[in-house]
Amino acid sequence: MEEKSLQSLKQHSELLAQFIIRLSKFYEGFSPDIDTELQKLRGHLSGRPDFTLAAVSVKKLNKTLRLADLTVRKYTADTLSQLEEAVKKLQHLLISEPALTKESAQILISLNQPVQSLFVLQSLCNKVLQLFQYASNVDSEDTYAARNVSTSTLALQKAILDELSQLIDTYTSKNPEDVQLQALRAKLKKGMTEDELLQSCIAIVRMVVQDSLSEASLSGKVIQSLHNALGDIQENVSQSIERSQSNFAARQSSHQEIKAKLDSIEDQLRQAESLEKLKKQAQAYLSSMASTLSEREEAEQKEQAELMTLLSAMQGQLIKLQKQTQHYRKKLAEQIVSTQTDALTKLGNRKAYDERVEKECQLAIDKKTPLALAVVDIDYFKSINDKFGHAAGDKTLQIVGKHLKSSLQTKDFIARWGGEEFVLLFPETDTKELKVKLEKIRVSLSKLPLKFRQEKISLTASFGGTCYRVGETPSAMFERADRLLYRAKHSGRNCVMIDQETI
Ligand SMILES: Nc1nc2c(ncn2[C@@H]2O[C@H](COP(=O)(O)OP(=O)(O)OP(=O)(O)O)[C@@H](O)[C@H]2O)c(=O)[nH]1
Repeated sequence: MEEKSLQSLKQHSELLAQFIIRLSKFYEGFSPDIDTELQKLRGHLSGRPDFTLAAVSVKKLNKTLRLADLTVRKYTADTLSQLEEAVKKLQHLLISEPALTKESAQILISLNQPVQSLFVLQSLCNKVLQLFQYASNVDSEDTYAARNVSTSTLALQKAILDELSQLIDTYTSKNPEDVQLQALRAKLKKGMTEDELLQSCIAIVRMVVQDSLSEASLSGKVIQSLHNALGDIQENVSQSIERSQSNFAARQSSHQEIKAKLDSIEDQLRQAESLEKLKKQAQAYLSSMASTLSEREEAEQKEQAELMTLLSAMQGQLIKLQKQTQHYRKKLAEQIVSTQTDALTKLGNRKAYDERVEKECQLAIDKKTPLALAVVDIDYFKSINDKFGHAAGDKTLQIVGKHLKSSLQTKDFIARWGGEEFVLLFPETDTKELKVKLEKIRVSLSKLPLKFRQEKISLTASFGGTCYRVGETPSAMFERADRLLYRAKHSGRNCVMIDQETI
């Protein structure tokens, strides 16, 4: 071989050796077997390269790398499926976060694409990590949604919070100045930990018990005063009976007196010796009878006056009693209305719904007519609170409540179920008619001209509707409608989902 080409071969070999050393350093750390062999290979190639030993190392590395390739592929596939599973679980917790739900859907699409290199896998891992980070922030904003709690626990907590919020509203409308209630309200708006939620529940239960005790004492007072008034009347009546008994006795004795005098006149007439004597005696008897009669008349007048006084006293007591019972009846009626009214929207509350639905189901059975129920939930309501404040959220609830009520017929019924959810009852309505009615309401609601801080808001709601099935409980019917509402939410919101089965 010529000197020149020998020189060039040597240069190429050295270049190749350098390249292999750098490449092997790059892959160092992949696996202990490969690391050892790469170290050996670097030894064979540095200084004065020994290509024969290097070739042996390369052969061994070839075999190990082939196996490693399979391991990497399996590792990549496993990692991808673990990531996919984790993102899917996370999606359940992010239902209320549209932006994060969208983000997680995109990550799921990427996870299902072929992965060309470990760098792609790493970038996917980073994205998933980021999503978890966002989700944990959402978590800490919603303090009551404690970490690692299941969706059903969250739903339960939400239901408790809604119920608590309604109770607080009811009591606030009765006692607007109550400091404890104001503090509870503020806490509720801010969000609560599980412990705070429990403490608030206890505070409210205490309030309810106190309230019912004071109600009981009020009822006690009214009953006591009714009892006293009845006692007075009873005494007056027995006094009057006693008096009329003694008057009767007096009258009888005065009658006997008159009768005795008449008998005596009769005797005198029979035994009369002279007319003059008879005349005198008759005059004496007649004047005595006249005085007896006038005494009697006087006594009777007195008796009559006493009776009149007694009767008018009794009448006064009866009027007082009537007024008291009327006041009590009015108070009771007010209490019934206030315990069944939602303080914010002035619509019926859950208690009112519970009573009404029982009645409507019974009517549907008796009259063999269909009864439809719909659950309505405002879409992305949280974003109104977040963007414009809780007061704007409250106003929205009032407007929506009013609009829904005005869309109903007098035979229909509406209640605020809690939060941003309303429940509607449509007697004598089947699923087909229900669909038409709800679609009409949905469209009109989406056209409501809402404006906050000069910004026009487009508001929509999702609907779940079903009809009563004979034999089922009202809550089974409600749960079916609620599941349909859930489906409406997951189908993109602003739509009506109806159960096709009818009565
Ligand atoms: N202003 C106000 N907000 C309330 C009231 N009751 C419940 N909320 C809020 O309503 C929001 C309901 O939010 P989500 O259940 O996440 O539902 P959403 O934002 O409407 O979203 P989707 O129902 O999924 O379309 C929560 O932020 C509650 O704090 C209330 O009486 N007044």
